Amino acid sequence: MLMVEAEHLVRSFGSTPALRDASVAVAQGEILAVMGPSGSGKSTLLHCLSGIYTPDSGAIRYDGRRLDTLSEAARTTLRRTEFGFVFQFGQLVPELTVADNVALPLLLNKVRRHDAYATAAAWLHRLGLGDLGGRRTGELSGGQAQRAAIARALAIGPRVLFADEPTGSLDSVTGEAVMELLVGLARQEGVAVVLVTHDGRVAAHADRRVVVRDGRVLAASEAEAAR
Ligand SMILES: Nc1ncnc2c1ncn2[C@@H]1O[C@H](COP(=O)(O)OP(=O)(O)OP(=O)(O)O)[C@@H](O)[C@H]1O
Repeated sequence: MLMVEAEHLVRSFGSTPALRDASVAVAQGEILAVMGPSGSGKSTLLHCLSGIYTPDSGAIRYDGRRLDTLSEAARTTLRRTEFGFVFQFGQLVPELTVADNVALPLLLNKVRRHDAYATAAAWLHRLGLGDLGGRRTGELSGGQAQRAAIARALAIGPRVLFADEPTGSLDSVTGEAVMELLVGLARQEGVAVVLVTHDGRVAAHADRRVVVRDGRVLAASEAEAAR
């Protein structure tokens, strides 16, 4: 079953075209790697698929329903309840503890405090951070912070996880460990994952690879043949 499907997306910033005719889909439980050169439109595509940006034209469907025509408020609710996000620099709130950070999206979703912290603790335990819930996030290593960011993204039980260079700030050994963890969790939870990366070793973890070039999406094999 397709979780997110984009057809013929066009999106410009002023006179700069970022997406020219981009079509891509990710199925339930599938890990899709999105590769491509700098400035080719990967982040814009990710932002469109996750409802942060609306395209100038084209259509995006989430779970069979149009996403791009929803109101901003409805898209925000959808992002909060159905989508998880992991970025290059975990983007944890530094003033808060690790447990606070993981519980935060649940609290925003009106989960009761006790339950939110119990869920956060369970995820931290699952990611090997069970002892670190009381720490400030600034005290974590890069790999620990990324695992905490993954815990936070998955704590709400998302159906789609959007990851933009999730290992970009990590050394290769730590990055590999974080990827294995992320992929394992995606498999266990049946989450669809859209993973933007420059790194072929990271993309090797995916089920399918596409390349964004000049605002269009090619299958990795097509991109190779066009070289
Ligand atoms: N908010 C914005 N305002 C203006 N131009 C933008 C904006 N976001 C993206 N662009 C432009 O759109 C094009 C595609 O950018 P995008 O960030 O999607 O590429 P990318 O493949 O993610 O690049 P990178 O790998 O460097 O992150 C680029 O020319 C970029 O300069």
